[in-house]
This record gives sequence, C-alpha cells and structure tokens, in this order.
Amino acid sequence: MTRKVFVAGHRGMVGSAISRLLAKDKNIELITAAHSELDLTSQKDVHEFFAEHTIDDVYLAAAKVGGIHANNTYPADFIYQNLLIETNVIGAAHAVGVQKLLFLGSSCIYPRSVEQPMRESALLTGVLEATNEPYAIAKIAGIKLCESFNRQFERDYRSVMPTNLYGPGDNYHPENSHVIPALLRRFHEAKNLEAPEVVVWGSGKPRREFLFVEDMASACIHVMSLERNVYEANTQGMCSHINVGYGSDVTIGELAFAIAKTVKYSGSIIFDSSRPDGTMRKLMSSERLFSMGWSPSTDLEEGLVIAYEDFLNSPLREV
Ligand SMILES: NC(=O)C1=CN([C@@H]2O[C@H](COP(=O)(O)OP(=O)(O)OC[C@H]3O[C@@H](n4cnc5c(N)ncnc54)[C@H](OP(=O)(O)O)[C@@H]3O)[C@@H](O)[C@H]2O)C=CC1
Ligand SMILES: C[C@H]1O[C@H](OP(=O)(O)OP(=O)(O)OC[C@H]2O[C@@H](n3cnc4c(=O)[nH]c(N)nc43)[C@H](O)[C@@H]2O)[C@@H](O)[C@@H](O)C1=O
Repeated sequence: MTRKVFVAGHRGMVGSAISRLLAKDKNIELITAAHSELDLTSQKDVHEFFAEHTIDDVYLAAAKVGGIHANNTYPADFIYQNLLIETNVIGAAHAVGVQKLLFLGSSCIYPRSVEQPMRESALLTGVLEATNEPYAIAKIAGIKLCESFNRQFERDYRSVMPTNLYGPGDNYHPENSHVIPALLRRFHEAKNLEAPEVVVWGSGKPRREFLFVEDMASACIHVMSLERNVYEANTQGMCSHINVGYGSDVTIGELAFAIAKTVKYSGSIIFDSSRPDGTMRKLMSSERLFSMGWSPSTDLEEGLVIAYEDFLNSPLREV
C-alpha cells in the first residue's frame, strides 16, 4: 500500500538526502512544498496544506539553520522561526490525524559542560551553550511537543538529535554556514588566489563530531521504520529522543588540516582567537541507535572528498 510522506525542508541538505532515499521506495509517494510555496511559519497556510493533502508520515527537516556566527548574531530569528515551524507542522499533523512524524533536533540541546559522550538522559541537566541557546531552546521545545502529543493523544512522534552534519546540499556561505562548508570554501578560494595563509575561527581546540548527510538520512528512515514497540522499548516516555552521531570526534585544528589536504591547499593555517569557540566538546553517545541496528558508513576523509566535489558544483546560496 502506498504511503504519502511529507518531507518538510526537502530542498535543504538533510531534507533532500531523505527525499532521495525515500524516492527509491516504490511504496512511497513524496509530498513536498518549497519555502516559496509554503511558509512553515504561517499557521494558517500550514493547517490548510495538511487539510489539502492526505499525509501518512512527516519528516520535519525544515528549520532556520546556521553555524556558530549565525546563531550568535540572529538569536531572535533562530528561536522565533524554529518555534513557529515546529508548532505549526506538529500541530497541523496532529489536527488532521497524522499518526507518525520524525522531528529533527540538534546536539546543541545538551548542556555545555556535560559528561562526554553525551547521552540522551543529559537533556535538561544543566546550562546551555550561550552562542546557540535560543536555537537549542526551540529544539528542546520540539522534542517536548512530540512527547506531549504522544502522551496526551497516543501519537507516534519521534525525535532524532543529529550531531554536526555536512555533505551535498550544504550552505557554503562564508559567515553563516557551519565549519566544514565554510572551510571548504575558504581553503578553495585561498588555493585559487595563492594566498599564503588561511584563517580558521577560534583556538582550533574545540572538538566536534561530524556525520555525513547521507548517513543522517539513512538514520532518519531507520528510526521511522522501527516498530513502535521497539522504538518505545528503547526510549522512555519523556526521554524519547535518539542521538545520531558518527561515534568519534576531531579537533577543529585537525579538521582544518584534513580540509587543506582535501582541497590541496599547501599554505599556512592560523587561528583567530577573537572568534568564539563555542562548546569545547560535543561528542554524542549514539549507543541507543547503534543498538537498534543503524551505523554510519562514510568516514570523514571520504565524506570531505564528496563534500568538496559538491562545493565545486554548487550555485552558492545567499544565506
Ligand atoms: N546542518 C547541520 O549541521 C545540522 C542540522 N540539524 C538539523 O537538521 C535539520 C535540517 O538541517 P539542514 O538540512 O542542514 O538545513 P538547511 O538549511 O539545508 O535546510 C533547511 C530547509 O528548511 C527550509 N525552511 C526554512 N525555513 C522555512 C520556512 N519558514 N518555511 C519553509 N521552509 C523553510 C529551508 O528553505 P530555504 O533555504 O528556502 O529557506 C531549507 O530548505 C534542521 O532541523 C536542523 O536544525 C541538526 C544538527 C546539525
Ligand atoms: C550544528 C551546530 O552548529 C553550531 O554550533 P557549532 O558546533 O559551534 O558549529 P560550527 O560548525 O559553526 O562551528 C564549529 C567549530 O568550528 C569553529 N570554526 C572555525 N572556523 C570556522 C568557520 O569558518 N565557520 C564556522 N561556522 N565555524 C568555524 C567554530 O569556532 C567552532 O568552534 C550551532 O549553530 C549549533 O546550534 C548547532 O547545532
């Protein structure tokens, strides 16, 4: 029987990867709407969209997304737009009787000084990282929306918390992007200009865990495919989210050298300590998901090569 699946954010990095995988399944009919066709911050438009389509499952991969600088500079946009998108999509899905939904959160939901690797149970045990607290609060609200609809109305709304992601479809904006797309672009431009050095933000000491976007998409589909009793047995009522990580991390300094190698840039790398480091370490425990039969397949070296190829073929986004 055909299932109608709405991927919100299908033109984004993760949404497009999820859509590509789902499109291989002949029993799935994809439902999509570009940002220009449906503004998910409009409650009226979102409710009308859900009323017009008979949707079985939802992947909520639309969000206001950005790196450390964007989060730190536009906190109001990050909390306001994300709260609206989540409230509208989850609320409208419930209103028309959609039983199954997957919400994408972020590893920044965890306190900034928490035991590493970070387990799901670390949620709401401490103070958040200041550079992205508003975005993190919106993501925590998304988890709690799902859990609350599950508790009160027996819905099956699931949540995954991705680590830092990268890959085809990324945002290569020089300031507002995440570290991998930013550095792919900066090292590439430095190579072309034969610049003697490249500036990397912060001390180079923070550690980050990076997951290739195709692996993230496969994790999303895996989590949605789990039988409800299996998902619920592995999560607990009000701690129902699942971490999605690679399993190991690198320093930003190590990452910068790996990117220089990928791009074939041979100049110097310098670190600008006037830029924020953010959280010093963000390694997730993905044991919960690994024990449910998923594991990543693309390592950082291989993923960077594919990401650089994508950068070379990408029309650059404006935001
Ligand atoms: N990238 C990462 O490293 C990480 C991402 N995540 C989460 O994964 C999910 C996907 O992120 P990612 O794919 O990287 O982000 P992208 O920015 O690539 O994609 C987000 C998509 O959402 C769309 N969108 C944003 N606002 C609206 C709106 N008001 N109405 C309709 N569509 C909208 C965007 O459209 P448009 O571009 O036209 O605005 C875009 O297509 C998000 O929930 C994000 O928080 C979590 C951790 C890390
Ligand atoms: C996914 C995640 O993304 C953000 O948090 P973040 O982990 O700090 O992600 P980031 O990729 O922006 O930075 C990672 C590290 O890298 C350093 N860094 C060096 N040079 C550049 C650089 O050129 N650009 C960027 N962006 N960072 C750089 C930077 O200083 C930091 O130490 C939040 O939005 C958060 O909400 C979130 O969920």
